[in-house]
Amino acid sequence: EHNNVTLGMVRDSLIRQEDTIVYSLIERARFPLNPPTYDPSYASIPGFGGSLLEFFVKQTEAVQAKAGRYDNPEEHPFFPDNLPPSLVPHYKYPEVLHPAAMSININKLIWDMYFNKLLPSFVSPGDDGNYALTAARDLECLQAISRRIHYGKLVAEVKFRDERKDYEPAIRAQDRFTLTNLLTFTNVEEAVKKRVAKKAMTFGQEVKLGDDGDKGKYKVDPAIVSGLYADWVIPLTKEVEIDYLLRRLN
Ligand SMILES: O=C(O)C(=O)C[C@]1(C(=O)O)C=C[C@@H](O)C=C1
Repeated sequence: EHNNVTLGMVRDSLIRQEDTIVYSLIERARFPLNPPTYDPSYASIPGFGGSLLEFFVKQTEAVQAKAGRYDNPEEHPFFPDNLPPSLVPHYKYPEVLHPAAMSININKLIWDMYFNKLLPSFVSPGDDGNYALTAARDLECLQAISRRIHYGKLVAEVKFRDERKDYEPAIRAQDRFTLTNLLTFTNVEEAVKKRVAKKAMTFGQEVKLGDDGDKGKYKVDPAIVSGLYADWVIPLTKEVEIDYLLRRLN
């Protein structure tokens, strides 16, 4: 029945994932930037050259790999090299995607975007010492954003099946421009940007009894959330869709 997945179902999942992304940003914003988290010279972990953040992410991904997380085709590690194999029985996930999907992982780009552009824009400057919690919150943001962006593989597969005769010539010609036009729905993108701003207002308000609280004060700026979607999440989802489609007839 997984072969009957519709564009509506896929979009419902993208909408649901917005909740996770907005909440994870709110949770990260409880802490200031906490620069030592990212500073290799602060951590000085024996036998490990990187930052506390890198240490935390690599170790967490190793545990999760052993527990089978990356057997799920929707999950993509940030450090795929040298990950230990899964130690648990393999669940047979439905094979919906073309096998070439496995070779697509743009987490390097997502990582750089998150730490260089996004993070400094929505946390306050400062240092409260909570570096381990900070790293944990960062990884939750990264995983939620990565899952959403790589969901583009499934979005593209469904679109391809629905309109095969339009997509096939563009794929044969490896024509990114036509593929971009085929898969773009400007009205949907506008709705996504408005909805995530509204979610940031709804989830990020101070809930008070009695009066109506600090109107207009949010835990994460709604404009930053919709900007994140406009500048990064949607364009990178489309990049994954195109990367997938270009390989779809291999
Ligand atoms: O919903 C779709 O059709 C998608 O491809 C997802 C998405 C998005 O990232 O939100 C990307 C491209 C479309 O123009 C519209 C929305």
